[in-house]
Amino acid sequence: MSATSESIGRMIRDARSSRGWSQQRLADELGTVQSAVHRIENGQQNLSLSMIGRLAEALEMPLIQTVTEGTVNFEIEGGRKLSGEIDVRTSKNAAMAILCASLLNHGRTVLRGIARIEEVDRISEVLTSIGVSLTWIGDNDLEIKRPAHLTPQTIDSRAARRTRSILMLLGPLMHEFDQFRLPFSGGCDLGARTVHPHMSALSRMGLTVDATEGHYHATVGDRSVEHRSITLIERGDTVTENAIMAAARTPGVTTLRNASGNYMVQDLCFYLQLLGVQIDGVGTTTLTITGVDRIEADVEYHISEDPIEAMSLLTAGIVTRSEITVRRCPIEFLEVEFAVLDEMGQEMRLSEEYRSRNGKTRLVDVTVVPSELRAPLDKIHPMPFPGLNIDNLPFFAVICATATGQSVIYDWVYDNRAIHLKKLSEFGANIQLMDAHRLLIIGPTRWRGRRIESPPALRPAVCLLLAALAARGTTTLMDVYVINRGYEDLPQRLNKLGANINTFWGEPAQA
Ligand SMILES: CC(=O)N[C@H]1[C@@H](OP(=O)(O)OP(=O)(O)OC[C@H]2O[C@@H](n3ccc(=O)[nH]c3=O)[C@H](O)[C@@H]2O)O[C@H](CO)[C@@H](O)[C@@H]1O
Ligand SMILES: C=C(OP(=O)(O)O)C(=O)O
Repeated sequence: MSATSESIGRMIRDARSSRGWSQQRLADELGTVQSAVHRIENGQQNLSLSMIGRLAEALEMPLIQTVTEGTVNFEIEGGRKLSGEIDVRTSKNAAMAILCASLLNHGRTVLRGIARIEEVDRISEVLTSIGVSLTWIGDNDLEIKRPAHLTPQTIDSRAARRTRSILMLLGPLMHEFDQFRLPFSGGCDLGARTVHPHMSALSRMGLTVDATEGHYHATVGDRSVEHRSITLIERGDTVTENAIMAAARTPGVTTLRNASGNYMVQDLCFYLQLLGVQIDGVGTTTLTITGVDRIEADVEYHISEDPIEAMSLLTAGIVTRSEITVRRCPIEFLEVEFAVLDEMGQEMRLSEEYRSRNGKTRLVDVTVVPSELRAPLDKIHPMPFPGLNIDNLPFFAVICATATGQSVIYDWVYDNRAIHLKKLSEFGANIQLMDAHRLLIIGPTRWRGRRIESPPALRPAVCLLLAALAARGTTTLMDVYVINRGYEDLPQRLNKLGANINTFWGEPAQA
């Protein structure tokens, strides 16, 4: 059996009408807004796992769960030119950090422009399970109110284990409990992902963590040191964020060295500054944070645009040799990527800069123009900010396969990500795995569509989707939860540029 988002949309509309409910009434039952119901009924919005559950309950319609059993998949009719303009949405990674940081605030936080993605649903499930009240007050606006006492003992372990970000509850929770435990973290399967740098940094602020039997067991000791200087053992993003959250409510001044200045860290700092925490050095590798004893502020914060989504959308234009404009690209976090593209012969036009709604992040609109791409002379490798972003490296595998000549992609960071990218060869790319970290790519590629399983890693899975857009014929990309984890309504938005991507559950109709 197979169900598409359109056929499910019709089922929902019929079930709602037969109850005599308006779209607004159903929206109220679902805890969402009327425009979302309108889009769901027209098959124009991704149905997240939690939304499917809420629809089944609100409409007393177990059938919807039956037809959406199994995996959610994409069918892509490739080889189409794209055209037009598309806006970059806000980032998964900043949303994750700020949602965790909202626990530091005993007042009301409204996060504006937050992406409706599976990852946000997972951390929302976690926060709700420990007592936090989360209410969608607009399509993409979330109101967060925490209770006086959080209950980590009632945590939704299933949701927690599906996200890397659970780690970022260590920093906020250490201010409230002498002892607590959290389930082990999940996220993309990129090989072993260390948590030791988190433990090392937090131990300097009095937290000891013992990782046994599927849980991090945290014990809080002496936090009374007046001034502390902590050098992170690696410049990771979530470790920097955890240390900032720990420092934000630890009395005294904390200096963090070897801190990440990456986009999600900057967003977190802007939010904490709004809460009244003094943080100096935002965007640099040295942060000075003056802790405050209690935070109780009613604030609204606009999350900023996602440089990784920007790069994904630009890659869609580049590999399909189309002219498209990707609006609202956070330029500070794309400069090295653009320099490499320029070296490869990619023509791009950039608008004047303007500010994101947070008043801080610099944005530009970027138009990519069909260009004759050549392989770069040297290997392409990522670096912590301000280098080429670690999460943008995978897109260069698809771009290099489109270019003429021999390229080397060197992912020193993750053990498995290059291995997942090897899957591009199933679309006709000439890609050899030189070792677990290096890909040799010989282009150009005549991409051809096929049926393929998504790898368990977000960016490599999106790379397959992008190759499918460029490929002749039809691609069936099975099990795209991993894509929906980080991108909001990606098929619907790419379809507005002229792509042809259908979402379906179960087996493809023609299989
Ligand atoms: C929720 C979230 O925000 N996730 C992002 C975050 O994960 P996160 O910060 O959790 O990244 P991980 O700790 O998993 O990975 C970073 C890896 O980079 C390596 N490393 C990094 C810096 C350094 O100075 N030395 C070093 O060795 C380490 O192997 C480390 O394991 O940052 C990663 C790297 O940008 C991104 O892929 C993830 O999307
Ligand atoms: C690796 C990623 O995410 P996470 O840290 O959530 O697994 C990613 O966003 O590409």
